[in-house]
Amino acid sequence: MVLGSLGVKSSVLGVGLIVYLIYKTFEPASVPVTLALLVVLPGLLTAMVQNQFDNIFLAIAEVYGGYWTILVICVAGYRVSPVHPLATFPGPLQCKVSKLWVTYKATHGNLHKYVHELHAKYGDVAPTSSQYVMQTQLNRSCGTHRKAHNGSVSQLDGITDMSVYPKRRKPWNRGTSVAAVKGYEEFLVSVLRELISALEQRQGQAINLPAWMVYTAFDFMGEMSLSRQFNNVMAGSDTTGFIGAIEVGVNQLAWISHIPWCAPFMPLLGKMLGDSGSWRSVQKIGSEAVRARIEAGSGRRDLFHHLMDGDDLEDDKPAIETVASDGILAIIAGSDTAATALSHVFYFLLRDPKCMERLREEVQSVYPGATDTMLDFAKQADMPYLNACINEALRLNPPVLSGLQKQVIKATTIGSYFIPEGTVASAHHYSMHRDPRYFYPLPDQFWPERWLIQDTYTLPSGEVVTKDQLVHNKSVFVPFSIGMRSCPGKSIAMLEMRAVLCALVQKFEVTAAPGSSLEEWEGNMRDVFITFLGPLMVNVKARY
Ligand code: HEM
Repeated sequence: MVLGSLGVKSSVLGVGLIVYLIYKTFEPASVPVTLALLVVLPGLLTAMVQNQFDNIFLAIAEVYGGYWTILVICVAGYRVSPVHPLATFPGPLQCKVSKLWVTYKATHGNLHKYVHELHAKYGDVAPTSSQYVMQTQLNRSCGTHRKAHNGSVSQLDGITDMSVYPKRRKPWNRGTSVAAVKGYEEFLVSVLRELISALEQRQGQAINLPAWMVYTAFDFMGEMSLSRQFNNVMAGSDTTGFIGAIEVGVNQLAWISHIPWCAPFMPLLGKMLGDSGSWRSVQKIGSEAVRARIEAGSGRRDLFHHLMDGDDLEDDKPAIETVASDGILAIIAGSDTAATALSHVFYFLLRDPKCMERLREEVQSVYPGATDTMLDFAKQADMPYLNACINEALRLNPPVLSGLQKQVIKATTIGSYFIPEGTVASAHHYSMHRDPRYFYPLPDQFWPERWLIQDTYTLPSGEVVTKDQLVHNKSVFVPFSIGMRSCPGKSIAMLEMRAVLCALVQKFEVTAAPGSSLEEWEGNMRDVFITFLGPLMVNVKARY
């Protein structure tokens, strides 16, 4: 008997090619279709040709091996071929062939550094796969475009259908309006008072600053969005497990954001990554908070109140499931991000005591002595150095380091590159913010002065530069992204960051704990969809 006769080989080749064309044209991603095309079909083929083999195992090996090899060769061959629409783009071969390489980088937390290197090597348009990561230009045109599918269809950030999106975004715009945000200040005050009291009790101990920023941000988001008291600050721990579950679950988002078709396989993927149900826990804790909020009624003007149209402004009420999932989204999207930014501001201030001192002087000038910083938050928006410190930290280490992906709806060009419709692209915030063409001098250094409006600037070295020598391109500063899909929580986050900084800088001397290595901390930051930070141990001492 001839092992793997010509007939068998051509059948496997023919079916493999047809299935490749199906994948290329329709991109099926559902579990049943994937199983049918990748497992059942070669199984049927094996059954048909098995009488040509000595035994069934040889038939399986030959048919399945041949079938999958053909698919891989077709996919990879097309991607590196000159007929691929993005063939003229320069870039590493492994990136052109598959998204697995960039996914590997993302899941290991190195994506921001890797893409930064790609930009240094290839320029503004740096491919990381059939997706392109680029700097300024696309970001502007990208703002209104659809997002690539991130696997969550029910929450605002997962909506790709732009005929649905504006309607879903409207309640968010209402809930983040100036008037609505003013109403959230009382929630912030109660969390901040708890934070001050908790830190007073921990004087003399080394505390992990990023953890405390996370407790603060979660407590505020819980109160602000769902009137839910997590009490993390009071307990000094992750009371519900919500924080931990989100941080574990984000690893899966790092996969899905680069390989969206693996979304239906999330439960399996989670198990492979050693995650036994973090998103289930997030949903469970979130749903429980939503249920409690619904039972309590809409007495409080929290974000949920606005999302569910508690003021009866719309004829068409939003579905409660939609409001529930967006309420949970606010906690997820708004907590880690703000906590990361705050940790970075403190980190830079700890590294540069002169900046810390200058900030304290400004706080003292606005709130003399022990004047309560929480009585009037409006003043904080007009404190130039405070805002400069926040912006400078957001510039150097934006919490969403690599930006989120968008899909080009209408073909466009960037420089000499043609970007076809449907290309997935993202603006790399980390690289853009450190580009000397946009921020100069000291693009990689924390220098808040660049945000102040002055005629001359004194650099840390003592050198003086005039405002004409300074390059400060604010249009490239996009930590919250820009356009229709930009972060709706920006004003809430800014309110929170200013308030936490003012309160802590006024009240405490914050110093690096003995033995804590400031130099290593920033290098250990990991870009896994959101930023993961290592411990930053500090001592706090009340100033009065
Ligand atoms: C320093 C803090 C924050 C940063 C740096 C940040 C950054 C971002 C970025 C870069 C995006 C992606 C926008 C895009 O797709 O282009 C985003 C989306 C989003 N953020 Fe924020 N964010 C912060 C705080 C918050 C807060 C406090 C909330 C909630 C109150 C929030 C809610 C959201 C939501 C719901 C989205 C999805 C918007 C959409 O897809 O339409 N964020 N954020």
